[in-house]
Amino acid sequence: MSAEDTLLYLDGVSVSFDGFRALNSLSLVMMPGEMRAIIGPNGAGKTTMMDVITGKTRPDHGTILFEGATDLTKLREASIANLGIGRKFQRPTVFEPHTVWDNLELALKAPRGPLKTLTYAIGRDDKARIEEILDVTRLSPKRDRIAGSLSHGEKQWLEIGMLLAQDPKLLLVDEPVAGMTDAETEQTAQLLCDIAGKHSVIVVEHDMSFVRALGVKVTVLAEGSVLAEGSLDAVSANQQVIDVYLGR
Ligand SMILES: Nc1ncnc2c1ncn2[C@@H]1O[C@H](COP(=O)(O)OP(=O)(O)OP(=O)(O)O)[C@@H](O)[C@H]1O
Repeated sequence: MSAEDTLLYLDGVSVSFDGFRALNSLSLVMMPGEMRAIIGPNGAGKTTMMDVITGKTRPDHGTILFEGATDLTKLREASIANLGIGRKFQRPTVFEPHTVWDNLELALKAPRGPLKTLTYAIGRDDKARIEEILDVTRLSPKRDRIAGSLSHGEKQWLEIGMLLAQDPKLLLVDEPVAGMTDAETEQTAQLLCDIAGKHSVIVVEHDMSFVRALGVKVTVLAEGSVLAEGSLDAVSANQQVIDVYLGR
């Protein structure tokens, strides 16, 4: 497949750590606006894949193109964040002593990448944007709450909101529902479905009921490469997938 028109294009990407191949000729293509779920057993290379996309780890071999043209393997982490690739790690990292609103306001004005400053003035457009993000993250009723007092699930949503404030073209989300209640898990699936389309999303997750609720194409990684790809029903019926992952 050609890289033209793709948002993200990985071809033959390999990474070794002390001779161990964490990624083994991995190829994966995402279209603009697409949401993709990545599943696979522990050690399959899911985190390493996120690391090579965001520039945290440099691949030994292979091609990684953003928007069909920008070679991510040549860029540093900060430059990749600036292109519009946001990453949410498993543990929420919000500014606990500040309110929900202030966290979003800070994220809106900060340069893409790590948040550094609290000093700026806010305009009417910014306020409307924060309202919009509060709405999509279901946090409108909690806008004046101190972030540290939110539930675990609400903190995850706030952090997703902070990433949205930076208007990423691609959002990488690592195990968002770990530690969430069933109700929060369901709402998180809905939230991600709401933001997909405008933003492309890659979600790594082990929770199959959550992946089912997303209703998107699934890529199964095993031993550093793609084992299967398709609907959850299709990959769940694949004997190799059952053997290495689902049937355990
Ligand atoms: N910096 C590193 N140094 C050495 N080995 C590493 C490093 N990072 C990852 N690995 C190894 O590479 C393999 C792939 O790890 P990775 O974390 O990408 O898997 P994963 O699919 O994210 O697993 P999990 O579901 O447990 O998070 C593992 O065997 C891991 O031990």
